[in-house]
Formats: sequence, C-alpha cells, structure tokens
Amino acid sequence: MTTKLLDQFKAKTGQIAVLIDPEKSQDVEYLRDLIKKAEFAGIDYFFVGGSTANKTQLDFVIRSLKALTLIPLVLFPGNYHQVSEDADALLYLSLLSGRNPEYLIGQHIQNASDIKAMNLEVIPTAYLLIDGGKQSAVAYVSQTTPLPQDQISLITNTAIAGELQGKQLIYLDAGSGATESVDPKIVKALQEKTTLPIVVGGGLRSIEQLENLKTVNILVVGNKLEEDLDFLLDIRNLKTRK
Ligand SMILES: CC(C)=CCC/C(C)=C/CC/C(C)=C/CC/C(C)=C/COP(=O)(O)OP(=O)(O)O
Ligand SMILES: O=P(O)(O)OC[C@@H](O)CO
Ligand SMILES: [Mg+2]
Repeated sequence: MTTKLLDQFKAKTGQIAVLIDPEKSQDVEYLRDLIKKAEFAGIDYFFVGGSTANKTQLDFVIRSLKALTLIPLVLFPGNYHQVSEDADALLYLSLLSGRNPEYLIGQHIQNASDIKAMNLEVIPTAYLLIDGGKQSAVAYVSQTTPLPQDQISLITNTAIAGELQGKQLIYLDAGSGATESVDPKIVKALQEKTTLPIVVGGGLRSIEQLENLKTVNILVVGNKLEEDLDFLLDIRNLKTRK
C-alpha cells in the first residue's frame, strides 16, 4: 500500500514542486537533464500542466517522467483534457477566486465519470489566483480577475469557503511569471484559520522568497527553472541546510 500523496503534502512544510509545462518540454534530453538535477536537489514533486498544453504534449511528458524518475508526478491541469491515469495524483482544481462557472464546475462535468473510474488519487483543491502584478495566462484563459494581495480577509474567506465545500488543499497562485509572489502575510492569516495544507506558486525565483514562505507545505517553481536549471543547485543548498 503506497501512502497517499495528500498525506505526504501534509507531512512537511517547505516541500518543493517543479512545474513542468508540457508545451515547453517536448524534448527528452531536456527532461533527462531536468530530472537529474531535480533528483540531486531533492525535489519532492513534479507538477505537470499548462493553461494551454494539449493532451499529446502532456502524455509525452508523463511517459518520459515515468520512465526516468520515481519523483511523484502530480497533474496540475489547465483543462479537463489534461488528465491521465499514469500520473500519481490529480489536483482537482476549482478556480474559486473567479466567477467563471466554466472553471468552477463546467470543466469538471466534462469527464467526471471517467476520472472517478480511474485508479488516480484525486485531490479536491481550492485554487485561488492572487494578483501577481501582471496579467497571468490563467487569468487570461479563464477570463477571471485575481484577488488583490491586500484583500486578506477576502482571500482567507474564499479559501475557507472552499474548505467548507470539502476541498482538501488550498493553492494560492500569483500566476506564472508573476512579478510579485504571494505575500507571506496572506499565508500567515490563512494558517490562523485553517490547518489544510497550502501550496504557493507564481513568480518564485529566489531562495529568499522560498525561505520567506517556508511554512507552506509546497512551493511551486516554474518559470525560473525554464530560464535557469542550475537554480536547482541553490534549492539543494536550501534543502540540505535544513
Ligand atoms: C476538471 C479538471 C480535470 C480540471 C479543471 C480545470 C480548471 C478548473 C483549471 C483552473 C484554471 C487554470 C486554467 C489553471 C491552469 C493552471 C496551470 C497549469 C498553470 C501553469 O502555468 P501556465 O498557465 O502554463 O503559464 P505560462 O503559459 O505562462 O507558462
Ligand atoms: O512559473 P512560475 O512563475 O514559477 O509559476 C508557477 C505556477 O504556480 C503558475 O501556475
Ligand atoms: Mg506554462
């Protein structure tokens, strides 16, 4: 019996997930290099997904990762096509910061029975877009407005409403390539109200940012590694320091 990934999420703070965007990762040599460095760095998870990636691109990445590494593979889907039984878990996102029914429930209805029949851990996730200083791909694709960073009670109330609906995980995302990552004050306020595990991503590009957010369960790094894989060496130093 393998442990559920959600239990692993809860077990520790300061875990690191590397976000792989399938659209930008269609080269097995690139993936080999990424995996080698990620394993050396002691990365905890690969998150795989993109706001516009297609299923063929996703399947290529899943097949390659499954052949090359034991690091758990967590789907972070931009739409209902980005699902596969070959992953270890699926973040079942509802975009609670927005008011677009398509991303609250519409996408989910498309393949709910298929997902239920899969041998795949499904993690109900309250997904909140937080204003990261520039328009993100998710805001654009979903046609929703992110929550302002200074509206802390709106953010905590949104997340807690998700908890009351049965979500098991809270994901605060400043958006891919954010110029301003999620403020640690938001995390602190949320942790006063809930013990649900928290994931933070969007615009994390320095060790200092990761350190300032180390009380969250998982920190997601995407763009920075697309530009500089050697940032994984700094992450390794951070992880071995602890
Ligand atoms: C029902 C299922 C299986 C999924 C639900 C689909 C929903 C509601 C998704 C939430 C909204 C959304 C579009 C999330 C995308 C999250 C994601 C994979 C972000 C990664 O960053 P990119 O958006 O690829 O950024 P760049 O394109 O800038 O690299
Ligand atoms: O690419 P970055 O800016 O690291 O963002 C990661 C992720 O949380 C976006 O959904
Ligand atoms: Mg992307």
